Amino acid sequence: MAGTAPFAKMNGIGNEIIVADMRGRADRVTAAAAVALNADASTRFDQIMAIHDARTPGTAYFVDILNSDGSGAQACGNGMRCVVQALAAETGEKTFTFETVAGILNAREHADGSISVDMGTPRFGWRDIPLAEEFRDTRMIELQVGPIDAPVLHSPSAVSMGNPHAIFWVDADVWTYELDRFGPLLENHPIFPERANITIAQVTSPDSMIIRTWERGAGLTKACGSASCAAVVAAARTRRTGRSVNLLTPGGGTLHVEWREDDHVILTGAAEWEFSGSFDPSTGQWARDTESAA
Ligand SMILES: N[C@H](CCC[C@H](N)C(=O)O)C(=O)O
Repeated sequence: MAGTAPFAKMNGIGNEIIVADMRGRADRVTAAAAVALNADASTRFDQIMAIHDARTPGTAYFVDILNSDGSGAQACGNGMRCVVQALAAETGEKTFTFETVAGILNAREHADGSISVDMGTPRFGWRDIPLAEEFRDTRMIELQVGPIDAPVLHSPSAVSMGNPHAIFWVDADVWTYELDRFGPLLENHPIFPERANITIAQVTSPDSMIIRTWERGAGLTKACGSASCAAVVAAARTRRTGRSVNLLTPGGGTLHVEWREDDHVILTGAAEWEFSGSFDPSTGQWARDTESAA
């Protein structure tokens, strides 16, 4: 054991995030530590964002992402905003270049405190998402839940934002769907060999939508940044919206997504610090900093 590491419990408009400072050390946050931290009500989280020393010239940090079930994730937009806020407060810098398993990613803190993350470019190929079988057109794939002749949810769009997403379009209030029941079935459906993040989206105007997400490896969350990006890209691709959209998320917060003409997807929103502490990255045992707010 290499000693405890500092962490900050934060949230990205309700997406529960632990930012772990793993700089200067060679070990990683283990799946067991993630599961233990998530089992404690005070540190329950959706993702851990572990900041490591840079591995690649031109990047400032490597960020490792873990879901609350201990599995890895390639992308977490809300978590990246928390990382940016924590590092901006520490360093005074406003712009950052990170490396994640999904590639290089730029982010910026604005004067009003909001943070934009360049989530990179979406991918639509069935092998890239990935899907288990060929779909020539992933704007609408064959998948449904509920009675075969009257499906409750069907024909989602599929997108990779580095991580796999399926977006089900609905006309009714997103809260009328039992996403807690359908989410696990869809997340683990054989069509998604690496599982998937499952979103239901109601488009309310050409520049607004309401979404709920069942996250792969984390379940229902108050917001999901990469799902917001996936939903906007899929909506624009199917002519449901334009390329600049505000999303109302389940926690009541709003995110903005712009799918730029250069194909990059920019996610903008707030991040909030809650308390700080230190933890053992191998076991998840932790203690709150005494000067930290409750
Ligand atoms: N909450 C995250 C998404 C985590 C994705 C993760 N659940 C996975 O792909 O396994 C976000 O803001 O983008």
